[in-house]
Amino acid sequence: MKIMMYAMRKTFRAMMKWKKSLFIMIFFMWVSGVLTPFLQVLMPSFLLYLIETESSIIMLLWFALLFGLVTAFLDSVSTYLTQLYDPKMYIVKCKLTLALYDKAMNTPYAKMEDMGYRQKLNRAQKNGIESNNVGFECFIRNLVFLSIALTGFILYAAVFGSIQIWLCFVVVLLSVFSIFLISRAQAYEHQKKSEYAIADQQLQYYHHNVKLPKNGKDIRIFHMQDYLIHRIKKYQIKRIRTLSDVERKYLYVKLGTTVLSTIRTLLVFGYFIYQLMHGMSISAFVFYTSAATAFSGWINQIVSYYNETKRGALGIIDYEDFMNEVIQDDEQCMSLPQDDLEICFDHVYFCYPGAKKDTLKDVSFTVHKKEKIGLVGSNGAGKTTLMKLLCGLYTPTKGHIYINGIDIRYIKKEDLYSHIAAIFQDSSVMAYSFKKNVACLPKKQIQIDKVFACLEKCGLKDKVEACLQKENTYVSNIISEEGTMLSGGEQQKLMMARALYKEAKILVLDEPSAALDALAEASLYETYEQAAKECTSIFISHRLASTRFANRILLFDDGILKEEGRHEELLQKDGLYKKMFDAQASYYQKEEKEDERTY
Ligand SMILES: Nc1ncnc2c1ncn2[C@@H]1O[C@H](COP(=O)(O)OP(=O)(O)OP(=O)(O)O)[C@@H](O)[C@H]1O
Repeated sequence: MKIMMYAMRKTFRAMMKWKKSLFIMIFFMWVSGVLTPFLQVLMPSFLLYLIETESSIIMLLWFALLFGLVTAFLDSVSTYLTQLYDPKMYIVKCKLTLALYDKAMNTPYAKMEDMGYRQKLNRAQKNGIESNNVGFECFIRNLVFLSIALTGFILYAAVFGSIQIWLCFVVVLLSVFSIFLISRAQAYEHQKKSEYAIADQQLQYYHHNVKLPKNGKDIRIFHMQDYLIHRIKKYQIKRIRTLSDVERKYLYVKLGTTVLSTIRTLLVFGYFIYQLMHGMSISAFVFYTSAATAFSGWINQIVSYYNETKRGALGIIDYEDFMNEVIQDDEQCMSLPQDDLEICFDHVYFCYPGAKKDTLKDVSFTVHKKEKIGLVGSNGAGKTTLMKLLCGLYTPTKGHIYINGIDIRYIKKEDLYSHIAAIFQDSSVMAYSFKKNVACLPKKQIQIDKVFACLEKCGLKDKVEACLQKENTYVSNIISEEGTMLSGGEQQKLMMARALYKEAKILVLDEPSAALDALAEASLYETYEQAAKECTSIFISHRLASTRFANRILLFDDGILKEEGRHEELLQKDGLYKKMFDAQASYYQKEEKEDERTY
């Protein structure tokens, strides 16, 4: 009952907020839903009563016509309202979906990496709003039917009560027992849901990934088909097992409720046949037996609508569970000045949730206003992690990061994001137009000239202009058939154009040239140098030659800031930087010598 009341409160609140007219519709649907079947039960016995009392044929015809018209009117109203109701309820569902996505996209990034949290999100979507067969839509539709069935039940119970109170009592008792059985099965299903949520998540991953064209190459070349089919089968079997458990439970319940419903029918009919044999009039017999049939019908409906309403309610709980998840975040009340920015890492440690050791250890450095920093180091040294901390995507486990003296914990996230343009190794092109990929703004706010200026700086202008729909061309053929596909290097150029368009005060680039050809790489450095004049910037690269233009280089190894200085200074130190630089330089020198020999 508590679950039902909670779901009702949440659904009514959503309807109140987004579609008040649904209340009026639901009320009229309820009125016609109760009256129509009652009139259908009343009509034949009333006509029989008129015949028994020898009323005129004209009167009979008038009453038949009146019944017919009222029933037809109520029926049409109900059909009309149902048709109006569906799209309006769909609007409420759309709003709930937007609220869910809004919460998901504004959740701190670190939380999104938490598997438990993602499972909650999946359940909220799947059980709360995914279709009209689950969650809110399922709940409210079945609640209307349930309330019609309950009113019908009370109406007919009053009819029975007036004839035989014990019969009414026994029938009600049998029905309550049916509902109890069903609620047990539902509780079991809900408990099982958390078990198959894990299998569902795995399945979702495989379903999504086997279809992606970008995975298609590896799947074929490395013969991953068998392995993937095996994994899918494994989770399908897990899913089938839990489904079968739940279905078995429902089967037992169904058997139980069928037995109870048969006992109910036998009792009711037995009693009225007995009454007919002991002086009950035919019209009264017809009325009571029709009412009895309808009464059993109401009870069956109560049982099945209760079942569905509760299922919807449980879906709403999943949805609300996610929406009510309290995200512990620091109090963010500070804003950054519209000024040049200085970054300071102060004894920062960071450990990923569940990891055994710190990824970053006691990192301290300052990036002065408009300074260009080159960040280098071995794989897994923690460079990207460092950038994510700076962007506020993670919070240090120990220590502080300051921007212009303000601890970023206390800077409003939106404000912080608005001051940073960051391109990560896995930043991705979205399946919409060039201009939207660059500006990341609504259509009306996009400055086309600026988009083209950024594209030109990144060497993509010609490519865009050659496309049939120019800047409006989709950068993928997922949404638009006329969309264009970009190479890895072109995608990196587009990401760079996105960073430039933002004109942020902090520019962070994580391996932006990894996929570029030599000329494009040289041009990117030039573009970067120009852009970096106006901001504080950090450039991560494994190509040590690219860090020559940095004001200072920071070298990380195993989460520790090992070396710091200008290119020449670090070479003189004869440490890890020199070792790495020499390794790369010797490779190029070897290549040069080989070229000379061949020549
Ligand atoms: N989301 C994550 N959860 C747990 N551990 C992570 C996560 N991301 C990275 N790590 C771990 O943190 C370490 C540092 O990763 P990071 O990506 O910061 O290294 P990097 O210096 O940028 O490496 P590369 O040069 O290869 O890009 C790695 O050992 C990695 O396994």
